[in-house]
Amino acid sequence: MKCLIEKKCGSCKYINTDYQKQLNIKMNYCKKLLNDQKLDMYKVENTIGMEYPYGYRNKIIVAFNHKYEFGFYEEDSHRIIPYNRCLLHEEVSDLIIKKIQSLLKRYRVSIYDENRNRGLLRHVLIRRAVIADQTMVVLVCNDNVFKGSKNFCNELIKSFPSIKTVVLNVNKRKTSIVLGNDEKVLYGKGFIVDELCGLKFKISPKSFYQINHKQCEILYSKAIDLLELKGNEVVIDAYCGIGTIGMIASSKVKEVIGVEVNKDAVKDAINNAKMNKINNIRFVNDDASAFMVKLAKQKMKVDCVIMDPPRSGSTKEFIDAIKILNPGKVVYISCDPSTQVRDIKYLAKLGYRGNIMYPVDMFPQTVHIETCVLLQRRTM
Ligand SMILES: C[S@@+](CC[C@H](N)C(=O)[O-])C[C@H]1O[C@@H](n2cnc3c(N)ncnc32)[C@H](O)[C@@H]1O
Repeated sequence: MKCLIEKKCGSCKYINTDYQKQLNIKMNYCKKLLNDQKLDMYKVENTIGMEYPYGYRNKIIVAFNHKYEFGFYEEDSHRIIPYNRCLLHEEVSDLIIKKIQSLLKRYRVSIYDENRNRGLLRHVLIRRAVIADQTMVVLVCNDNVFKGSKNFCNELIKSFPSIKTVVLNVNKRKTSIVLGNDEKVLYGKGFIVDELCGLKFKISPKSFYQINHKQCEILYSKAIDLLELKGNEVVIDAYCGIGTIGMIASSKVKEVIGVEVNKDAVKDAINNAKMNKINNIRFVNDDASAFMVKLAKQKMKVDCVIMDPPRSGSTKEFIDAIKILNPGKVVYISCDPSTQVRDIKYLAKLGYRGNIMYPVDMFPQTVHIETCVLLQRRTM
């Protein structure tokens, strides 16, 4: 498929590469990372790809320029590259953006100019709950007043009934971070509800939710299967986001404790557990490393750790605490295998070894890859 802005945008580095070849490149990349760290005892499985590797992104963020053109920032810059159709987006998301574009013009909404720190609209974020067909629109603005928002929302929803909520996110800071801290719900409840691996999950604007629904189900099922759970385990779901993996594993174990630093995500996680009537899970709003160190001091009995840190990976403190807690199994999920390999090298030093890495293509056409590894405690 042809993308008209591929060079300027720079996200889809492999858009002109045959998909099977992309999967092989990603597998070989993982092999190289492991070999470079002398972890060549690991076998890397074939990358699990998608049947249709387009239109998978359930979250999109676009910016507008003063001509009301919308697009992405050019690679390494803040220049907007206008686009009409992104091959990674669901078509409906781009259609909603077009409708927002026409409304912005008609309501004469001013566009934020970062050099002068003036103007209202900074970004538009769309999140889709693909199974439930629910859409959230987040208008990121430089003020907490959006004049005419009631009519604006009504017109938008009339054209796209899948929109269940519209949120005004207020970001007045001079920053390239998209979302600010304050929010005002303009329409609906301020969240959408998606289904993943048979459970329901409430998603609010700031909480982390995997962007590729199909591949996420494959990844989570793989991670949980690798643990071969018996039903009596105490499991830590570290870096748990809105509680997805831990809740999906909860029916197979005695107890799950999720830890997550983002307080909005933790609120969602607690509500998600209630919504799904899951009673053997609790969530803690804390830094994952600090929490693990506390558990280690309390000599808590932990059987398994599931860890899914951000791109920067985990920390030495976290891994040292694993050594003290002494769980039999650790499943490490990562969206950046280079930091994962760094961490599994350290885990190997402490007696946690694995032998297979599973790459799952969560981000077709791009260079990114999600990986999953089971590490088991070895007697030294
Ligand atoms: C890759 S996401 C995984 C979320 C979740 N496991 C999922 O699959 O939806 C990483 C999560 O780690 C959280 N996080 C980042 N740094 C953290 C820290 N130091 N302690 C705890 N959580 C952290 C982020 O807010 C994010 O929710």
